[in-house]
Amino acid sequence: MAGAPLLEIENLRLGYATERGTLWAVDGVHLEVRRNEALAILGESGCGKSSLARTLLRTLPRNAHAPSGQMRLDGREVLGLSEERFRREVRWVRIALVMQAAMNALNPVVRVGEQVAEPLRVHHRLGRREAQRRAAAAFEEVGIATDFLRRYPHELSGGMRQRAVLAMALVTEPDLVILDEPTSALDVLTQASIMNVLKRIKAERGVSFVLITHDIATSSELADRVALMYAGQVVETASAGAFFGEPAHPYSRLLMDSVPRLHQEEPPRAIPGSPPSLLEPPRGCRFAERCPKAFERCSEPPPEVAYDTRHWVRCWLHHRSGGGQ
Ligand SMILES: Nc1ncnc2c1ncn2[C@@H]1O[C@H](COP(=O)(O)OP(=O)(O)OP(=O)(O)O)[C@@H](O)[C@H]1O
Repeated sequence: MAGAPLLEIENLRLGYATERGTLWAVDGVHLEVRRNEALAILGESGCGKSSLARTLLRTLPRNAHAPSGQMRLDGREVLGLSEERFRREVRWVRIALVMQAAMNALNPVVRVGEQVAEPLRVHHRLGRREAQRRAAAAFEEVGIATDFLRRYPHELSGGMRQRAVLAMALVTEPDLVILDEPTSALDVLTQASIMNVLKRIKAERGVSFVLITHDIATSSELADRVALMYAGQVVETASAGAFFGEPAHPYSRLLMDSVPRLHQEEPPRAIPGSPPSLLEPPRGCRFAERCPKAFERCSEPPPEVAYDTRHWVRCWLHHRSGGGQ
């Protein structure tokens, strides 16, 4: 069961300086993650999912502007913390990250055991022996035999490397783990076994997850809640049951129709058109141009409508003033 709010994000914005002006990759995002809750952030490539993850951990590229808005961890505002305090008190201590390509997250010339123990030595100032002992426990937790601690990354399979990166994220016992496309480079069976490890860890440890992915099927394995992004904004947030069963936003509905299903007679439908440029997004609804339900009002910025308990949708169709059909 999900508990008290752990992470609360309000009106978060992140822009990149480009030759053609500021590109707003995250543009007014509101989100909440409770304790022991897994939130999946879904969306097409380029909608801003990774930028959002990087903003939460402050691992931003040089051309990123300072993010604005609010980000509270256990009720405490952390967006304004100095880099030094953020590093000491938040990144890898309270919030950890599992990146997409495990090979890039591991140093090829250092034994994996040492790499998994390193966050403990750096952030918790543990001695070598105690750090190694906890690294071994983290290896066991993610399902890797401890004799692999002495191996180098290239001696591990892709699935094992991804588990090692997961062990590295969990070893400091963070409250929140951000998973950025954690299984997209893996085969389906390895994907499934890693999702099972995540589910078990969530149940046993009560840790919260933010799972960033474009893979709807994988996200439905772990997610308690879903936030769907489109062109830098969240267009719908709902429980996984409501989102996968009866999504409210026209984009969510089309996205669900585009997922191939077993025994389906009709072929899955693609969504015609493409997302707008984030350098000059339209003033009104960003999905309007591709939306079969668009009407006049959609040329104005849509409000975030409370559709149900903890279910919001950024769409004029659901506004009390009544939408067109
Ligand atoms: N350093 C950067 N400078 C300028 N623009 C960037 C930078 N990084 C990302 N972008 C742009 O920001 C937007 C969001 O990118 P982001 O990688 O966050 O999306 P995404 O949803 O994670 O996509 P993907 O699934 O392909 O990784 C895109 O238009 C991308 O081109």
